[in-house]
Amino acid sequence: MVTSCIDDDILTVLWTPEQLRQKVSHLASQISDDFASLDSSSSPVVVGVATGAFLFLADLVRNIKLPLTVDFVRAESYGSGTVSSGAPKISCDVKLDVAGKHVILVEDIVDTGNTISRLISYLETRGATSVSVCTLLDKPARRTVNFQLLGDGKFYSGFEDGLLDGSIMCARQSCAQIHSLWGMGWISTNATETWPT
Ligand SMILES: O=P(O)(O)OC[C@H]1O[C@H](OP(=O)(O)OP(=O)(O)O)[C@H](O)[C@@H]1O
Repeated sequence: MVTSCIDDDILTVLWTPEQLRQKVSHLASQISDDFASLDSSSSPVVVGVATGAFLFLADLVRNIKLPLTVDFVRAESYGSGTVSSGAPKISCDVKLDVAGKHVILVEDIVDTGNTISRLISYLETRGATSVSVCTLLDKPARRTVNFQLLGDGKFYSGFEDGLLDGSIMCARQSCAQIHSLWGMGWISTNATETWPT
């Protein structure tokens, strides 16, 4: 995995490490409060959307003051490109049985909404009681799908970004694989590139 090639491409630092830490802490507090009334047998299942969400998820769950379980799912819509296929395929399933569970889907970015929409529908078919979404970055200006949360699910959003494709936010994909969460708050000239691994 190449870890040193991105820094030269950074144009603008959008959020400092401290701002990111505070945001993650705030999101975790909201989730902790919202699910606090559940008994331990109903503790939420946090499902990270691989690959982009794994660093955010790791920081998020360490700040949530609740018993919970963690799993991952993978839905692919971009492949090696930058345009969503509009029909994400689930290429890696959750291992946990989510039937009757409150699921919190964790994303690094919600863009067109295709991925999250597909995953909510999928978790519904698996019998989840509710599906919430927690994303570090939301890009509502890019939305093409108005997804519906399941049951009493809530939408937790860290940062909202109105930037369109001219300035590509690099909170996704290969950048997230390479950098720690604290390096995610920037714009790159080169965000569409797939770095060699
Ligand atoms: O709202 P959407 O337009 O569907 O886009 C959001 C999805 O795109 C990115 O994943 P990607 O498909 O690039 O996969 P990756 O995280 O494995 O790189 C991102 O991590 C989200 O999962």
